[in-house]
Amino acid sequence: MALQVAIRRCFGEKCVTKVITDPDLTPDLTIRGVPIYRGLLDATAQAAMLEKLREIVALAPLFRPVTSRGKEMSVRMTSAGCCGWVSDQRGYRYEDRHPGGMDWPPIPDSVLEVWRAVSGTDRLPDSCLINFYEDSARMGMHQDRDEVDLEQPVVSISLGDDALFRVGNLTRGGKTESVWLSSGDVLVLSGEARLLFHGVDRLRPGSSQLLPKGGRINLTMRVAR
Ligand SMILES: O=C(O)CCC(=O)C(=O)O
Ligand SMILES: [Fe+2]
Repeated sequence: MALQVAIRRCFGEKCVTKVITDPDLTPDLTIRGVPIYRGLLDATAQAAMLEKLREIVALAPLFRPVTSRGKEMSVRMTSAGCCGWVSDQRGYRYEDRHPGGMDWPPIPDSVLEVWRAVSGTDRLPDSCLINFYEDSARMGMHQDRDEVDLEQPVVSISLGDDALFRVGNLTRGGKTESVWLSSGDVLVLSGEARLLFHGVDRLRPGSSQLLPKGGRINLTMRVAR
């Protein structure tokens, strides 16, 4: 990835950046309007990012959210940024603090760099959700719509084992298309595709050596507020 030059300025909760996007960066494939950049992070960049994520998890441990119906999700998660996504019996929302009461750690620069390269917006994300999938974890079809400004994109980074990512429609049901996401792949939900239903059907355990005990990490950056 070419070096991005960005000037970050924060006005209260809102962060903006001057973006100089790499003109050579083109997606390897697009499904249903979702561009996918294969291997945008090479093995070295993935390992470096993983180290940063370990620091975050040490400060703000992974927790297992429950849905508003009281069902435990199969992924464990935490967040970085000014606010983090949580789910419990009171529903889905962004919170200023981890359920344990601690601040969310800042979003690492290496993660923001990916946003700058592919997001196409001059805003910076204020939240980065970190999902950890064990071998049998999955994520049901859903829309990402808890953010205030749904015109702002969602940028997703995959690390670790391959995952079968399914993309549907703007309403639940109908035809879907699936793609295997591998470690280092990046995708963007923006524009017409911002509110497409999507989910993760299953992992391919043992497909990556990045995480010593296996599993998958997905990072999703968003402008939440
Ligand atoms: O794990 C993934 O690839 C998708 C995660 C996701 O859709 C979400 O966190 O909203
Ligand atoms: Fe999502």
